[in-house]
Amino acid sequence: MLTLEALTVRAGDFALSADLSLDAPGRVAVIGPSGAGKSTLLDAVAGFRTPASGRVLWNGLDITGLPPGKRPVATLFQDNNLFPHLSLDENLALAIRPRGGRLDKSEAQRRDAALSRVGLGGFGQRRPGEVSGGQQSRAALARVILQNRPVMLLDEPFAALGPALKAEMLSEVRRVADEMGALALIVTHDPGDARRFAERTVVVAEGRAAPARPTEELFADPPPALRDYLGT
Ligand SMILES: Nc1ncnc2c1ncn2[C@@H]1O[C@H](COP(=O)(O)OP(=O)(O)OP(=O)(O)O)[C@@H](O)[C@H]1O
Repeated sequence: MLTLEALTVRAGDFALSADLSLDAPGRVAVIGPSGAGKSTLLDAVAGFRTPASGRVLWNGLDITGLPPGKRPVATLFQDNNLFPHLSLDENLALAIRPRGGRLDKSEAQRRDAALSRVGLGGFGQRRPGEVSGGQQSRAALARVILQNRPVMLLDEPFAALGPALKAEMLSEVRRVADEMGALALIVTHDPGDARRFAERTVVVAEGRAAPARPTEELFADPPPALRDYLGT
């Protein structure tokens, strides 16, 4: 379980509060107006932003002071964050050996298995610029698989892809998250994405991340802040 306990996170003049828990495994959407603090929330979970007050707990353990690499968290960024000068194989090797170095045979097999799992078997020698945007997203997902952390954070990960490819990638992430037994949090602007992907949804608005509610129930009877955002 991920718990944000009486949390306040600041970014310049902006402040976001959160006091909520999310069960793991589970798939959760984070939705709300632009600038409401969705990325700020994920940054606090990932450790990229230090809270002004409150705590972040994973299964009861206080991880507030841990740096990003030591947290039980893997992040899939919108721009994929693949190194352009390295092959997909080399990019993925860094998920296994962050300080570099040659993979041994079983590590190389794990890497190849992750690439195959996302449909990129045989693409390992190519650099990110030599594959399509969708394939880059798949490679980034393979990296998250290899990182094998129980919390997956996805900040509008497939916004650059067309609707069909985005839907395909979301179901891919869904499959991976379920197989890993992970808690997956996805920031999205699209209520359709939230409904397709997430069992529960957190609304971020007016300086607060609200406790998660079942996605269908939330959209059937949206609170005023969500109604304003949806324009319904
Ligand atoms: N480094 C910073 N300095 C000052 N203000 C910041 C900084 N980073 C973010 N903010 C402000 O914090 C608020 C929340 O930003 P955040 O990126 O978390 O919103 P968001 O909900 O993810 O937005 P979007 O949907 O547009 O990506 C915004 O008002 C933003 O202007």
